Amino acid sequence: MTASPGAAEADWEALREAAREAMSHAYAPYSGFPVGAAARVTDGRVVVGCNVENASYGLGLCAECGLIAQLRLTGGGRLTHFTCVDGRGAVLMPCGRCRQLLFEFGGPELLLETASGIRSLAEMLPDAFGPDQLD
Ligand SMILES: O=c1ccn([C@H]2C[C@H](O)[C@@H](CO)O2)c(=O)[nH]1
Repeated sequence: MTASPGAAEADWEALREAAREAMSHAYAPYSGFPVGAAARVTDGRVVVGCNVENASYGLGLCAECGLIAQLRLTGGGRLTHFTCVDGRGAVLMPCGRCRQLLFEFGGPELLLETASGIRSLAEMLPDAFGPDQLD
């Protein structure tokens, strides 16, 4: 995102803060586990999402689903940096299904904030199935 390491950390903190704000809009009455996600896009904008559950439990939407919808609704582009937080604002790993959603719009180079530092999606979803397999 930026050149200097200090500024880069500030950018991740800003992204985490956007995820926390998004998390405050979550609808999670069934799990009691609100989630917020935020990502930076190639053109510099930030897109966010929160989880939205449903009385038919299996239909609940992860925060990443809303984020991807916002990406498309606000101009498209590719995701470059992603973070996700739980109800306490702590960094949360995206579930497997959501890693696949992120792969579609960020590819292997997408950077994720994880419990073990900044890692590429290639590390978190190795040998991923993606659009290239359909060629
Ligand atoms: O990456 C994830 C993992 C979980 N959840 C949501 C789904 C459900 O509403 C709640 C508990 O699993 O957390 C997300 O939004 N994203």
